[in-house]
Amino acid sequence: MSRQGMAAHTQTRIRTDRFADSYALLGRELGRGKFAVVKKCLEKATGREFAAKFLRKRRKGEDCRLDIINEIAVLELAARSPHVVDLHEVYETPAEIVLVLECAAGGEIFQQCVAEQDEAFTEQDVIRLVRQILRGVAFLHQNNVVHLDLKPQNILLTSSSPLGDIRIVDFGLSRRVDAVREVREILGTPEYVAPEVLSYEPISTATDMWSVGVLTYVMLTGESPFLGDTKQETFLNISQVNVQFPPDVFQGISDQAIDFIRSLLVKNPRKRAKAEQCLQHPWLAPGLAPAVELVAPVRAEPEQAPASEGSSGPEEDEEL
Ligand SMILES: Cc1cnc(Nc2ccc(CC#N)cc2)nc1Nc1cc(C2CC2)[nH]n1
Repeated sequence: MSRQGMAAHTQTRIRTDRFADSYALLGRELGRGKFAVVKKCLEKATGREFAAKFLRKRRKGEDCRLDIINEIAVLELAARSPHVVDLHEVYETPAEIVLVLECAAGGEIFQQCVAEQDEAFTEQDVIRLVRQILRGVAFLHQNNVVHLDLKPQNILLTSSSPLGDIRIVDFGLSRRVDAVREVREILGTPEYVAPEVLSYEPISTATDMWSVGVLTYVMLTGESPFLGDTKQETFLNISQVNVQFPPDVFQGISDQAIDFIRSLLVKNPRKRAKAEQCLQHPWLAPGLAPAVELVAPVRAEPEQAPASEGSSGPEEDEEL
């Protein structure tokens, strides 16, 4: 996968006037990686809140400006999907590029994946959110882009209570799929990375689908299916597709949900379900009887009518 396959230019005007002249930082740090930090900010002219992602151009002595231009190009391409975070403006200084992005106030779904039972997602919540994730991923794949770092930390919510809609973020590792080349370095976050990445085989849209399977497992149970005591153990679990569905962990979760996850945690990328096929799976297909007796109070709002497509609406945590 070549980043060079992405546009080496962007449509977005890259501003060189001072970010601080137009935005006030609100102090609250939203996320941090090795080469980036994300802070909440306020657009002075409108009073609107945004998330400013400060990206260092030089990393390990290398000029990584093109990688950042790649991230901008993907965000521009994905502006038509309501399930991908919106890019508002871009600033550049000698050392950094600043992406001013839509602020998803509900934060990472990761927080609710690991929350106590009463705060955790119900199966109906997960069905609604996974449908939206799949619509966003399907849009990217239809446009020949793979994300390559899909995980609960990179799926945000517009609101956590009441439960809002998802926004896919962080295209720092994204690639075009039509410039296929073996991945030379292991990308993504260990727990969510697909077997073909570990064996340095070509990556494809199927690589993201594996991550969607892991993500769904975590959203339903709060447990990470391949996590071992060491990174090596995790990688071995993944390459052996060593996944279990213990009855106690999956108590109250439908067989259809398990069947959905099994259709994605398949070693052979060619045999893995594609995003469009997933949306037709009985677990997600609308109009079918609810996958489970509604024993848990359903907190989810009725399915939000998806905005028309025309509107914009590796190392753990290092990829910001
Ligand atoms: C309330 C909030 C809480 N936590 C995070 N975490 C987070 C997760 C991934 C990345 C990695 C990235 N990119 C950055 C922050 N983002 C939030 N809102 C955002 C964050 C954003 C844009 C994506 C930055 N909009 N609204």
